[in-house]
Amino acid sequence: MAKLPDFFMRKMECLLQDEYPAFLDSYEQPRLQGIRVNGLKMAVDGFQEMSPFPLSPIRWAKGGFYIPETERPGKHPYYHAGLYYVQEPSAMAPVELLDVRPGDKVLDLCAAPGGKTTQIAAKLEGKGLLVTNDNQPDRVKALVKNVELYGITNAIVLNETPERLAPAMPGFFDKILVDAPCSGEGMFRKDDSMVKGWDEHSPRRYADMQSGILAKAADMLKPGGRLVYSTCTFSPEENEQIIEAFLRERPGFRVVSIPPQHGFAPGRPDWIAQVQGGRLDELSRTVEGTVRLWPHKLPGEGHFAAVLERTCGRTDPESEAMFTRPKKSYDRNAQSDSRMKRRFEEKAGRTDGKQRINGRSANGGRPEGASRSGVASASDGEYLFRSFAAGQLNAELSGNVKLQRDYVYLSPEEAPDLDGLKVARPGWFVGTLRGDRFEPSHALAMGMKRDTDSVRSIDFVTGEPEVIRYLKGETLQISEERLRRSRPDLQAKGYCLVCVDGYPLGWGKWMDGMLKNEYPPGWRWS
Ligand SMILES: C[S@@+](CC[C@H](N)C(=O)[O-])C[C@H]1O[C@@H](n2cnc3c(N)ncnc32)[C@H](O)[C@@H]1O
Repeated sequence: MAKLPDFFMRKMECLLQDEYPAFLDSYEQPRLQGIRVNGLKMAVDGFQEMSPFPLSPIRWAKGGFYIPETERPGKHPYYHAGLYYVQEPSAMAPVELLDVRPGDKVLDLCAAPGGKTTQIAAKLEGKGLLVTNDNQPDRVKALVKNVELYGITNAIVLNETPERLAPAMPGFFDKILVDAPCSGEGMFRKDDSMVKGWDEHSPRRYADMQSGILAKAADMLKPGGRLVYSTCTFSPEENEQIIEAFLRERPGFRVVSIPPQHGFAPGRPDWIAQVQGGRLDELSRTVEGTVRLWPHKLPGEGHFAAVLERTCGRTDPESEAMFTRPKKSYDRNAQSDSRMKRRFEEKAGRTDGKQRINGRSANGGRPEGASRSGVASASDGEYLFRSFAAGQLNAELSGNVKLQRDYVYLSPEEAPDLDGLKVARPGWFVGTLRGDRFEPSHALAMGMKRDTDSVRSIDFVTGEPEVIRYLKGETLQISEERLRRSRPDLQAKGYCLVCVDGYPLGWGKWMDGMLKNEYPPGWRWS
C-alpha cells in the first residue's frame, strides 16, 4: 500500500482521537473483495447453489457477498453472463438506503462505471425507469457496457452535466442517487492511485463540486421523493458539511435518520463545527442521522451516506414553477411513437393496442412503402425489428421503438423528454438495421432469459472448452441435436442464444453444424 499522506494522518488523528489507533490498524488488515448477485438474472439462493467461489454474506446488502481475495471473479464465464457485479462491500450500502421499489423513476446522477446502477436496476425488477448519467464521455462507455452486460432493459444512459439535466427534468424522479466524485480517502487501503492523487486541498476542491451537484439533483426530485448523497471519503468538508449547508439552503428537505445497524456509525455534526469553527444548532444536529462506514468498525472501506427526503415542493416559488413546466415536446414524441405502434399493429393484424410482441401475431406482410434495400424511415425500421422479434424471440417486450440512425432501441414507457440532451442510450439497444435486415444486438441477448424469451438456444456447461472458445470469438462446430428449440417445427438455421448453465452469453448463428460467433470483438476473453 502507498504511504498515507502526513497531512491526512494528522487530520484523522485530530478528528478520531481515541479511535485513531484502531483506524490506523485497519490499514494493516487484508483488503476485502465483494461481489453482488445480479437479481435481474437469477435469485440469490440460486447463485449460492452454483457459485464457483466461497461466499460469505455482506450484512447490509441483499445478494452481496465477500469472496476470498485470491479469487478472480472477472475471469469466470459467469462474469461474462452478467451474473454478478464485482463491487467493494461498503459501496453496496448507498443503494440499499435509497429504498428503490419496482416501478420507481430513479436517477443515478454520477453513475460510471455503473456498480450502483446495476444494483438499482435489480431493485426495479425491470419495472419503472432508470436514468443513469455521468458527465465524463469515456466513463459513460464503461457505464453503457455494464448496463448491457447486466441485462438492464429499462435504462436511459446520458452523458450530461447536472446543470443541463435539472431544467430538463424538474421534480421528475421518485429516487435519486448522488454518488458524488470525491477525494477518495476511504479507498486509500484498496487503491494506491487514490493516495497518489490526493493533496490537502482535495477535500475543499471536491466540496465545491459536490454542493453544486447536490443542489441540481435536488431540483429533479419529486415532493416526497428520496435522495441519497454518498461519498467514499472521510473528510467532513465533503460529507456532513455538504449536507448541513444544503439543509440551510433548502428548507423543503430533511435528513431521514438511519438507525444504528450493521456496524454503521452516525454522522459527526460536531466535526462541522470543528472544521468551520462554528456552533451546533438544531439543524446541524440532524446531520447525526447520516451514516459513516468506518474500516475499523466493519468489514469494508470508508463511506459516507445521507438520506434526504423532499418534504414539500410547492411552498417556494422556484419549485412551484418547476412543477408546472409544459411537456410539449414529450407529447410530440409520444404521439409519433403511438402512430408507429398503430401502424405496426394494423399490419400485424392487431388492434388491442398492447405493446406486446409474440411470434404468432406479428408476422404480417411488409408494410406498403417499405424499401427493399436501405432503411428509408422509422416505420420501416420498426417493422424490421418487429418482424425479427416475431420470428426469432418469444419475449414480451414493452417500450417504444426508437430509431437513431440505424440503431434500434426500446425506450421505457416513462421516458422523459430527451430533446437537446447528450444521450448515449435512449433505451434498451436491441439491434441494428443492415439494409433490409435487422441484426440483434449483444445487449438484446443479455437482457433475455433462455427459457422464456428465446426460440433457439445452445447451452454449454461451465468447464466445457466451448465456453471459453465462444468467449474468445471462435467459430464452433455444434451438432443439430444440441440446439434447443421452442417449437419442434422451428428450423434449425438461424440466430441462437448461446448460454452457460442456462444464462445467456451472446448470440451465435447456426447453420449446417457450424455456429458463427457473434460475440462482440470488444468484449472477448483475453
Ligand atoms: C464515485 S464515482 C461514481 C461511481 C459509481 N456510482 C459506481 O457505483 O460505479 C463519481 C462519478 O461522478 C462523475 N462525475 C464527476 N463530476 C460529475 C458531474 N458534475 N456530473 C455528473 N457526474 C460527475 C465521475 O466521472 C465519476 O464517474
